[in-house]
Amino acid sequence: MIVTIDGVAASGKSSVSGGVARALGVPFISSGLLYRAATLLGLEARLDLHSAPALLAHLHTHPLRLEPLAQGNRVWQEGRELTDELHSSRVDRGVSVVAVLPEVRAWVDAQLRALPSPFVAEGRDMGTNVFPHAGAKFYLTASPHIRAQRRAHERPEDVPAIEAALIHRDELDRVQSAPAADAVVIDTGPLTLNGVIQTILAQLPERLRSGQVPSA
Ligand SMILES: Nc1ncnc2c1ncn2[C@@H]1O[C@H](COP(=O)(O)OP(=O)(O)O)[C@@H](O)[C@H]1O
Ligand SMILES: Nc1ccn([C@H]2C[C@H](O)[C@@H](COP(=O)(O)OP(=O)(O)O)O2)c(=O)n1
Repeated sequence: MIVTIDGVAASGKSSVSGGVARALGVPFISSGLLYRAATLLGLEARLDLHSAPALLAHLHTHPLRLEPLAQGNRVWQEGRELTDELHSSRVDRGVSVVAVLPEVRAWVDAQLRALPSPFVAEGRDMGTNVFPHAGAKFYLTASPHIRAQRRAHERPEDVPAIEAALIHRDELDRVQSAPAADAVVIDTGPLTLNGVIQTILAQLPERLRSGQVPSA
């Protein structure tokens, strides 16, 4: 069984997915980390981030691996761990350019679909494109100001600068970020992190909540 949690930037997707996955006793998958890792490698190699052929050639010679641990996801490029470098402001700025490339999206999708279920998958298009047959789908939103206030704890910039960057990225990510028609949309603005997790758990089918998570 697969549960998808999509949503806009800094809406709480990865924190919420981690909490839901822990409650269910399954791993969670942060798909955005693969887009971030592709961006980091492109920046380091000084590639044109608009060039899918250049990025894909680099990704094939420097393969990435997503490790979906229960306590958080890690990304490896052979023996080097990239995880701590994936949330810098320069990767934030470049990642939407890379994520819009269809060839890069197909590369990420193939990696995600190869992972063994059950799991919780979070990102933008988990419920629409990658796992359209998921057993339960959620979509998280919150106002840009609230998201910027939350992210200000994790970035050096001030709230207005983060808010402006989030609004810009919302616009760039808009095409691949539409909620699935059958997703439950949750405004996380008025809720605590645990409040969002409990809202999702309460809406899961009983067989999932009781820990009987089937493998397909
Ligand atoms: N409902 C919430 N209330 C308060 N803070 C939250 C809530 N959800 C997430 N956060 C915090 O907001 C920040 C961004 O959350 P994160 O899970 O990284 O979002 P995303 O994966 O959507 O980018 C984190 O610091 C997280 O702890
Ligand atoms: N399934 C996904 C996941 C992320 N993306 C894109 C959209 C975002 O700009 C980047 C980074 O995603 P990530 O979820 O890590 O970013 P935020 O934490 O929401 O800021 O990748 C995507 O297009 N499709």
